[in-house]
Amino acid sequence: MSIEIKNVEKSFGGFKALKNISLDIGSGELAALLGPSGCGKTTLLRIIAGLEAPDSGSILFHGEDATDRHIRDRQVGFVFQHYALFRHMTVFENIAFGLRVRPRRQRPPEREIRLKVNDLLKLVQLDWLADRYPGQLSGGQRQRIALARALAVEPKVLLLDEPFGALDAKVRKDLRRWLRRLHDELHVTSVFVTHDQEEALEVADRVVVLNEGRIEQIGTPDQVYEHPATPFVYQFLGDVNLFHGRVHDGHARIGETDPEPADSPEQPESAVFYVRPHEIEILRDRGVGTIAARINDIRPLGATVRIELERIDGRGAVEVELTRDQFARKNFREGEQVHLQPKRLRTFDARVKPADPLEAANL
Ligand SMILES: Nc1ncnc2c1ncn2[C@@H]1O[C@H](COP(=O)(O)OP(=O)(O)OP(=O)(O)O)[C@@H](O)[C@H]1O
Repeated sequence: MSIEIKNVEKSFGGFKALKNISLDIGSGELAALLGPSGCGKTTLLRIIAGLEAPDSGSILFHGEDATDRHIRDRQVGFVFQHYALFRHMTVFENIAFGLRVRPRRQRPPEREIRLKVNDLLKLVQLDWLADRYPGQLSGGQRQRIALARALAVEPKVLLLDEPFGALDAKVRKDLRRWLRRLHDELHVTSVFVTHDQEEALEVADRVVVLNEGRIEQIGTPDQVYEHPATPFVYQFLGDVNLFHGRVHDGHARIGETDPEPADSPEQPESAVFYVRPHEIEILRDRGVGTIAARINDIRPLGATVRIELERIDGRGAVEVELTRDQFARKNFREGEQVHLQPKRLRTFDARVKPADPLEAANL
């Protein structure tokens, strides 16, 4: 079932939580709503669910206006961060619950309920836990059972609000991969709320980046990461270094060794450039467009080494990330003076051509 969100607005008192949100989610798609705390993700999810009404705008399910449709009739399933399973019921009974409370005429016979619950337990790979109580499960197991319970009533749309938010990093990672595989099997249209960039990029078909109640960008994980539409998206999707440079004749210039051409009548204008830590090379020799800096701190982090430097011209700190191999070859030391060469600069400044991406070759 496809979902269309058209010009949705929502205020709480005088505060505008959602500002003119329009978004299409295709049938069978897994979309992530990604953004910082308070940007309106949960409010949008609750409006899709029918738990909250928009002040204006509409929600269409499969092309039909569902804005005024009761939550009961929207056929949505939920999994929340703290979605409490019923503590006094076994795992089996928790999953069966949604089917058992149906009005008698719509309720499947007991034999069918048993078959269905057993199938779902196998699907979430926890059939051996059927007789346990929620208190006897790990956090990750509980969330998988919550998902099985949501799927029992065959929802047309699955809404997940930070479902793995309360779990530790390793379990979280395992579960999001598991969710992706499950989605590939079931193809239920799903909307997944998260504030974790990595989670959104890994799980979703499309990522909707929200900020202060507005959509900043909608795109595949690759599009939003490689071609961020705004400085906010760029900064939210990873670590970033900001360099203040100049634009001259449509070309970017940063660094003290990159002078303006002497014969040009044009005055350079200042511009801001964005560079990811892994897009900077550390050189021992000065070159065109390099920036002198001193190594303050070297920190191995798993497969990479994070190096913090201070610019010699006093214009702030820079963070560089090298692979272990790159680091081992160069053997940098704390306190050493080096020269930084950005391999790729990004700018959102329209005066720079070509705008995106601006390769170091253009410097
Ligand atoms: N019922 C409410 N009454 C008043 N303000 C609300 C209500 N619900 C949400 N808000 C406000 O609307 C804004 C968006 O809230 P929302 O819960 O949608 O954000 P979020 O992006 O999901 O944040 P988080 O990641 O912290 O859960 C916040 O500033 C919040 O305080």
